[in-house]
Amino acid sequence: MVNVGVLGATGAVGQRFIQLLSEHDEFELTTVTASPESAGDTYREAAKWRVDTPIPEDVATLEVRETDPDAIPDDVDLLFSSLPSSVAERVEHGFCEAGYVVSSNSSNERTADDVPLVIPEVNADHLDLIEVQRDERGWDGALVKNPNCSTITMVPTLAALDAFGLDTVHVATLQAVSGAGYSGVTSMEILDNVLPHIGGEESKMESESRKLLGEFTGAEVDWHDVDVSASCNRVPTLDGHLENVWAELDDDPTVEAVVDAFEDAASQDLPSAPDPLIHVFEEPDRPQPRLDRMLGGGMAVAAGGVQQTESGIQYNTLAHNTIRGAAGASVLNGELLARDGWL
Ligand SMILES: NC(=O)C1=CN([C@@H]2O[C@H](COP(=O)(O)OP(=O)(O)OC[C@H]3O[C@@H](n4cnc5c(N)ncnc54)[C@H](OP(=O)(O)O)[C@@H]3O)[C@@H](O)[C@H]2O)C=CC1
Ligand SMILES: N[C@@H](CC(=O)OP(=O)(O)O)C(=O)O
Repeated sequence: MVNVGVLGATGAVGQRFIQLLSEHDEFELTTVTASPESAGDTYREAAKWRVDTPIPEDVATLEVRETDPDAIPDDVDLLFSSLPSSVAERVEHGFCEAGYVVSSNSSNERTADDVPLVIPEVNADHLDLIEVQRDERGWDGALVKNPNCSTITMVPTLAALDAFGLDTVHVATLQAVSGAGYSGVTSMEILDNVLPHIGGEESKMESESRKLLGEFTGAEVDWHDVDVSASCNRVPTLDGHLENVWAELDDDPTVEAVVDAFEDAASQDLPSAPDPLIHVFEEPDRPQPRLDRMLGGGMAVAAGGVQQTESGIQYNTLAHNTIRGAAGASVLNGELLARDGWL
């Protein structure tokens, strides 16, 4: 077993980490941290538990520690981070300097040159950037990121489409309220409404996608030159980001060829990796957030409505934003780090 901890364990994403890790066959959750206000409390006292399964009893009684490298037991091999990015950018380096490997969901440094930004089924080889990072920063530990939830939802399908020469992508998102955190949007703002702006989300989708689809040369990642334009919208669903994608390709594949490419997208031999990675619906009114977000335990990507347009291919894609889009993505990266000997 690998001993693991969660930084920011009491938050919305932190609670998903607890839920996923408490049932994990290879990771033993021994350590939870949060803000100075929560440190010293038991996890049950500090966390306002909002996940739809009971709080795991062995975690409920853990003492919440300060988010400080000195507070982490020496036998912890891997830390997951779900801190607010403003906090993460101040503290994550300290953990890496102290020798901890951090699999982080926070958005700071996702596009930094020497930070691997990884979806294991798409670009597992980018993890080797850790060697460059360790050389440059002198760390014994490492910092690895997973992408933004809207980006993760779309990129597995784009990686499959790249076989046909990915040139230009337009995407419009319909994002669930859980993406903004528990207190992110009020019910008076979102009920009977759609918010046509999510700060910073569009540029994250546009840049992170290009890094993920890029090629690792051994020294750096050459970003893919696909042109991505995103329009991001908050809608009154609880979980599950649905996205409408239009892709212009160098080739002119049939709908059947695109569906085959989606269905053939390679899975990974990791405990949390879904197989198939992409579930394709023939029904034109699927995927839907309420019906389809838990495919593959919340780790699969769903696609549907694949059709040809004058300039390429149009389809819809969906993933669970706090599982595949956040905590589950970091756990999957942790499994890859363990399998590939980085811990
Ligand atoms: N919600 C989502 O769907 C997604 C969120 N993310 C990202 O994940 C991260 C966490 O988001 P979310 O879980 O919603 O955030 P929350 O605000 O719900 O949780 C934040 C966590 O960080 C802790 N924390 C806050 N301030 C400090 C501090 N100064 N020092 C140490 N710990 C601190 C909190 O502890 P305490 O309880 O003591 O305050 C809590 O555990 C963010 O970077 C977010 O952008 C990414 C993808 C999706
Ligand atoms: N912005 C995303 C959630 C999020 O926190 O993203 P990021 O991990 O890039 O900060 C949403 O609203 O659904």
